[in-house]
Amino acid sequence: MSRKIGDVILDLQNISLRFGGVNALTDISFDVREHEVRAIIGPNGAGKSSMLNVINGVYHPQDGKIMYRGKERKKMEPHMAASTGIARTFQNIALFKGMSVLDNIMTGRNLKIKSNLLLQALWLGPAQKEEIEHRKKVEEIIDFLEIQHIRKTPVGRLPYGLQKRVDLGRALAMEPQILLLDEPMAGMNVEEKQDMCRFILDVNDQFGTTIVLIEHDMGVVMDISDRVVVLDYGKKIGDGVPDEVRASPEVIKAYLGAGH
Ligand SMILES: Nc1ncnc2c1ncn2[C@@H]1O[C@H](COP(=O)(O)OP(=O)(O)OP(=O)(O)O)[C@@H](O)[C@H]1O
Repeated sequence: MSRKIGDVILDLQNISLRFGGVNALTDISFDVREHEVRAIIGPNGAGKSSMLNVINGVYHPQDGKIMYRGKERKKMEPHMAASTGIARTFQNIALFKGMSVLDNIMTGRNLKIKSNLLLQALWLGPAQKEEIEHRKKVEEIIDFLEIQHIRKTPVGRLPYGLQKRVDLGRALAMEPQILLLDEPMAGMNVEEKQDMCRFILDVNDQFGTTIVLIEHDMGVVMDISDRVVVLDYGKKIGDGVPDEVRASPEVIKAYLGAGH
């Protein structure tokens, strides 16, 4: 592999998360290295989405520490995660269905818009310059994702696979350091999955973005991930490179037990 994996960028230490009597996550520790593709896998209800929501600042764990770029991260809201360089896509696509592809991707730039609303409304000076720069970035993403032909199409009219690609574009518009992908291949046919895999690896390679993903398709996970962490009933039962995880008796047992 030609890519260079860097230092630890995100370090989750002894994370526990409870919802009333449900232990969604129990004492989970793992790290994510810069420029890595890191997968979180596990049977249904294992705690994968909860883990992503902890990273994203949606859920606040009762115990544990989150170190981000070497500093302990305090309690924060999701929009703060985005402004510190963490973006995400969602299992159930969260796009504006009536808006065009271009406008949806543009919404990802909102965090970066600096000039005030009055200037923007009047389309004056710095606002105009800024708008042009944002458009340029969005056009680059559209080219990168090979969706020029649908740039003006309302998202709701697109097939599911393309909607997922637009959702990825919206997240990329934030220029994240860490991109969280929640089941990016769910509901896709084989061809759409191959396209999505290629785009994920290209994002990782060309933009240097660190990727953390949840995915149920084992073939895909083992193909594109550098390291895989395995959860089961909220506990960590495996962590390592794909070959290690695939060979782990505990992981095999969890998956067989879950009927996967
Ligand atoms: N907001 C919530 N309130 C109460 N319980 C929750 C909440 N979110 C998750 N849980 C519970 O936490 C546990 C882990 O759920 P989570 O969605 O993180 O698992 P998952 O591995 O992502 O599952 P799936 O693969 O089915 O999406 C489950 O028992 C779930 O019911």
